[in-house]
Amino acid sequence: MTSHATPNTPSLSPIAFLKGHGTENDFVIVPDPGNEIELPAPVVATLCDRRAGIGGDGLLHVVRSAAHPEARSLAGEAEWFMDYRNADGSIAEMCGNGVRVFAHYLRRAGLVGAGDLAVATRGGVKRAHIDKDGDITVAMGRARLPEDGVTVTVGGRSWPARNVNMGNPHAVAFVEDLSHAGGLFSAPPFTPASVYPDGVNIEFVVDRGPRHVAMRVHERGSGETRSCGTGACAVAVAAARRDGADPAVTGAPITYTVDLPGGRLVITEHPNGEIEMTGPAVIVAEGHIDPAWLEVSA
Ligand SMILES: N[C@@H](CCC[C@H](N)C(=O)O)C(=O)O
Repeated sequence: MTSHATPNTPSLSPIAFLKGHGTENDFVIVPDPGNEIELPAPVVATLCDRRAGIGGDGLLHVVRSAAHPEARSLAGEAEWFMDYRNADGSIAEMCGNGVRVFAHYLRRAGLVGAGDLAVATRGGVKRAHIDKDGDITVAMGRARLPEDGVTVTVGGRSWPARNVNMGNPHAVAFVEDLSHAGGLFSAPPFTPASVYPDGVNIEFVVDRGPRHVAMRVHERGSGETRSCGTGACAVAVAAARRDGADPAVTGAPITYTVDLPGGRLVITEHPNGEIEMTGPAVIVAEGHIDPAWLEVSA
């Protein structure tokens, strides 16, 4: 097993990585088909550090499902497992922008054939379709809408926030102006804390037009990011319910355009509850991590 942490090992080999983003939600990508690279939280945080490391909102560890204990049972459905980590090294169930970038990487690297592809995640198997224009549509599954919401407070203003679970937890607050979210340098406080015992991603949303919203997000484990795919899905569902629209009732799909600081995502909810997210995925660089640097830094 390759371990950066083995002390005084002169023969540590460089670790291959790529850098990519989806609507500027950026990731360090670490291909590791056999699950041989140890990635404890301090190592992930060091790699994601924007000044001392490569920099990223998160890390996509690319592992064959059969080689990872958390994904082995999904290997028959999806050959590859997106072992996603937040920038602070914490583990999250899902990352919507990450799935698009992951799918783009797999296709670019020739690790999957033509046609739609499946990606195993901690939030289940997600199916991705690469459009002719390069955009990627991901079947994100269904939203859960627990009854218990929270109140989010920033700079003396408070808003009720809707609880939406996209595999990972979200609190969606409709605000008058996105600037009211403030600097988002730290996680906005919310009450009651018991609603999200494992933390939460908080979205601030304004209307831009009919079925068109804009949002900012503070992500659990990463801080303010320029986009969040699961967050955009949560926002679209919360906006639809606020607007009195439910595809399960009307029998017709509903589409929301969601503008984020880093770009645009299009979210469609179908009558069976299935949510599709469409947006771009980009690989910007590839290289090797210096194992000697990682060993002293992490
Ligand atoms: N940016 C992601 C979400 C990443 C996980 C999130 N920070 C969490 O802890 O749940 C996305 O595009 O969905």
